[in-house]
Amino acid sequence: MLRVAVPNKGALSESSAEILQEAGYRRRSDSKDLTVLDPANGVEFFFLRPKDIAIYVGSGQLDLGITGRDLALDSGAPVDELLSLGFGRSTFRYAAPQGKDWSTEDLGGLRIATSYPNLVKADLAARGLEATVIRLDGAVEISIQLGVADAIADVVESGRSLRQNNLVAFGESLCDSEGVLIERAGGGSTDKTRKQLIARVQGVVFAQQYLMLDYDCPKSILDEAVKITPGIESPTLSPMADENWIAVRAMVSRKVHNTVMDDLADLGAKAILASDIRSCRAF
Ligand SMILES: Nc1ncnc2c1ncn2[C@@H]1O[C@H](COP(=O)(O)OP(=O)(O)OP(=O)(O)O)[C@@H](O)[C@H]1O
Ligand SMILES: O=P(O)(O)OC[C@H]1O[C@H](OP(=O)(O)OP(=O)(O)O)[C@H](O)[C@@H]1O
Ligand SMILES: [Mg+2]
Repeated sequence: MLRVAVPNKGALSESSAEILQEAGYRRRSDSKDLTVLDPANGVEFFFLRPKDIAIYVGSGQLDLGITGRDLALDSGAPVDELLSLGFGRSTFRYAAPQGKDWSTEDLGGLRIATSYPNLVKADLAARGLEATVIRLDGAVEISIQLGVADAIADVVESGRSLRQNNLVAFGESLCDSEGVLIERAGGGSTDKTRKQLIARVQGVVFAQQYLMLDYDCPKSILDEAVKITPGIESPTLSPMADENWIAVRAMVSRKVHNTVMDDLADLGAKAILASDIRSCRAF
């Protein structure tokens, strides 16, 4: 039985559960359940705090896990990333009170509050700076106001929490994070159930990043249209009743699909349709 760790709560839990469900795995019926057995797929899921997941996977107790890149790094556990999952994106930044042009050099000698002490200590060491790192569990943005720290290092997504607390981020991101599928470092077992889970999850993640585009194309502009929609391997071309036209089908990255549709319309394509893809094996 393959043993897989999944975030039980927090910013990563819902997206993790959705991807696994879309990949055909059993979902837990109660948010308090700590395990779910999926005998049909040969997998047992363990619902753990995202912060702890790399520790279980790194020790070899669990085979695979979903966690945040920043959490895995901070844990120091020996794990490798197998897949980036495209959700839970964040940066990790130093921040301090507004009203001064802060730079990382200013951190020397300060008290820095954070929930990711190892990530921060490693960064300070790499910069040759000595500072006091204060570990807090959350609500780190308020710690300066409450007098326990002079600066913070925290997860920044929209930047709203920083603004609300009159803080300004400075320096480069210490970690550009997202949800990741991890294994024990040097793992690489070829177990069939494991390979299947990785391929299925990759199929769902990939599908979420693409759309299927269908359009009717005058034959006279086909070469140009195909350049705009090259697909993954090559677009599918199907004959139409009117021999001056051809139907084209190709996968397109979601990020650019509106521009691609505009360009096709400008070129003279008609009936340009974009539809969701739920899963795929595209590689
Ligand atoms: N807006 C966000 N807030 C917190 N974490 C985020 C956010 N966006 C992405 N993440 C990522 O989610 C992971 C943190 O999840 P975690 O569940 O530990 O914290 P949380 O969602 O703040 O929950 P809690 O505060 O209950 O611990 C990290 O990998 C982090 O980069
Ligand atoms: O840049 P933003 O979009 O504001 O998101 C980042 C904030 O969200 C998270 O806090 P959360 O609400 O999870 O509370 P916590 O600090 O207690 O974990 C994180 O720790 C930051 O504080
Ligand atoms: Mg939090």
